[in-house]
Amino acid sequence: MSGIHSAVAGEQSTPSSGALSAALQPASTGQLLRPHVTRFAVVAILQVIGAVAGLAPLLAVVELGRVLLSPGAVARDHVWTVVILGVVGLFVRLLFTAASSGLGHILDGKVQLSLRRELAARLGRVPIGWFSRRRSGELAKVVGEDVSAVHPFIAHAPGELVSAFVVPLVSLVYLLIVDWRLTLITLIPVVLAIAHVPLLMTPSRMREQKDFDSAMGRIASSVVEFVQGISVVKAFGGSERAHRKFLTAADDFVDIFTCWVRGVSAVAAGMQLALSPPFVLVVVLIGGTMRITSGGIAPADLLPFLLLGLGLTAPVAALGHGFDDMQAAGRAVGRIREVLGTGALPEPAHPVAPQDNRVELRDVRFGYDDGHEVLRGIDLTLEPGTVTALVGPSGSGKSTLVQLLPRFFDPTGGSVHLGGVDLRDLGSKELYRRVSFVLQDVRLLRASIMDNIALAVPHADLDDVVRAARLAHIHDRILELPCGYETVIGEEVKLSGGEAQRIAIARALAADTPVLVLDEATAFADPQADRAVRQALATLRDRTVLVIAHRLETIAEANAVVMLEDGVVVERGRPADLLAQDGKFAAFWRTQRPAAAGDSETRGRVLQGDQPR
Ligand SMILES: Nc1ncnc2c1ncn2[C@@H]1O[C@H](COP(=O)(O)OP(=O)(O)OP(=O)(O)O)[C@@H](O)[C@H]1O
Repeated sequence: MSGIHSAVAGEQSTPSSGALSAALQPASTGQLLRPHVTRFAVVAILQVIGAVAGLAPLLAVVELGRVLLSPGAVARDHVWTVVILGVVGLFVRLLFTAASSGLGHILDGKVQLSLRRELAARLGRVPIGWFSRRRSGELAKVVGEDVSAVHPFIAHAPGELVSAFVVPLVSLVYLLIVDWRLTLITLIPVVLAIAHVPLLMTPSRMREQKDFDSAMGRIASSVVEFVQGISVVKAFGGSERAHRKFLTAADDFVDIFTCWVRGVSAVAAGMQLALSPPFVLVVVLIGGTMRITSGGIAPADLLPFLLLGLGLTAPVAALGHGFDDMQAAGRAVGRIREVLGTGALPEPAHPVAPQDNRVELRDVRFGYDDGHEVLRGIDLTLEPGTVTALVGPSGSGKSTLVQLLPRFFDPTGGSVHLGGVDLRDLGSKELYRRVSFVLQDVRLLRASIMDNIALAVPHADLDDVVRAARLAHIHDRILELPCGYETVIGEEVKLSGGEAQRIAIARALAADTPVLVLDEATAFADPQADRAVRQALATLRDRTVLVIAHRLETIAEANAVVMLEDGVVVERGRPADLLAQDGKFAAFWRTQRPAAAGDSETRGRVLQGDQPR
């Protein structure tokens, strides 16, 4: 059996590495949308035809006005032709606009789906440490809200942009032919409205908009954090403090929102006024009256300006209304691009196959973002067929060290080798075929127990899964569940911490990798479960096992102990030898559980070299 074992580590143990964050260039908006270009073009062309056809009824009214108001007999055939052309134009507009809108929305669905797929694929490849730097609320916003915010960009922008340019252009040409002077006067409202746009894009306005967005993000993540930590917060009476954090975020938001509204509202009002039909009509009527009284145009020629003049401003107004949406969509695309541009774990171009399953850490150094080195020059060899217990005070770097083996991040100095090959030269498939891990924060999927255990080996049969479950001493408990191995975790059963841990161990055993990394989470395992788990691990005779050991029994049964202190190996050797030396490890051993009943017995056993293997 082989495959990826994916019990994942908790947030506190998910660091990041500068070496890994060699960011890819974020995809440009154009690159993101390139696969959909043909559909965009179809949507836009349909919209152009619809929009231009929409001018036909207006032009028909203008022509009818001219014909009917001019002295002399009315040419009936001409009038009917104009009416029919107007009506046909109306239908063409309806048909093409509906088709464009429908296709635009289908396209929107496709783009959103592909963006979410790309995001999911990227999130599956970024270093796990990257997640710890992002609050889950912010990430959820990108995958959920931000992708949805692209809607106006995809479904409306092509149509509205096209209408906003093509319709006024055709109208302008027509009006210029009728009277260029009155055309210029008719353009006054449009020019006034457009003159407001730069005011919305000043650096301070953009800054306010950014502040507004981050204030929204802070509210979202403080709510998520508050909800996620509610049990702890309530139990320890800190709800007021946690509440305060949310309230502070909300207060900040109100301040920023007020500032933003104050800046934007005057500009928006000015634009709305300039584009309002009464203002446009007043401008055209004043200009028209001047032109008629000066003998520049006939009274009937005022009609196209009154009708098309309103049409000139309508698309600009539509753009104005959509401006916020478009800006929001643009910012959302920016955040999506940032996630899509996150550096994935670099994969070797020519993966090298390891010779065996010996693990070597050579002068390994690692520091988190703050620059402080958590591991400083670690040299360590883990021989196949041995269990190495990693011990040391809290914060000494144990979790950081074990996470180097499944390559949650790369060392910032030195290298980690498996079978003589630097992990960076090993394909990730090969790595996870050889290394599985059970770390403190066990994560099980909302799926059947069978699927959870066979996660790394999708083609495993029930016998394989049962064998792993028996080894992890969880088989009997599974049989007691309502649907046995088919019971869905999280729906039909809530497992205890110890049970979940044993399922995770069964999963690692089913993955059957030659290298196993364990964080002995003792927080919830009861002594019986603990013994069962240790027995299961004792069966892994031919594996290379590295375990962060908290239990003295585990330490006693290990082939080698490595003691870390402040990111440095301070002692290493057989547990019996180290105890006999009476150095740092012996002192550490004594401080662990000095009064525990079984300790002297265990110590005695260890000192006699009575190891199980
Ligand atoms: N994601 C992280 N970002 C920044 N610093 C971290 C991160 N995770 C751990 N550290 C820091 O690295 C140091 C080593 O932490 P690590 O969790 O490796 O120690 P540990 O020996 O496993 O501790 P414990 O036994 O309490 O789990 C600590 O100072 C810790 O604050």
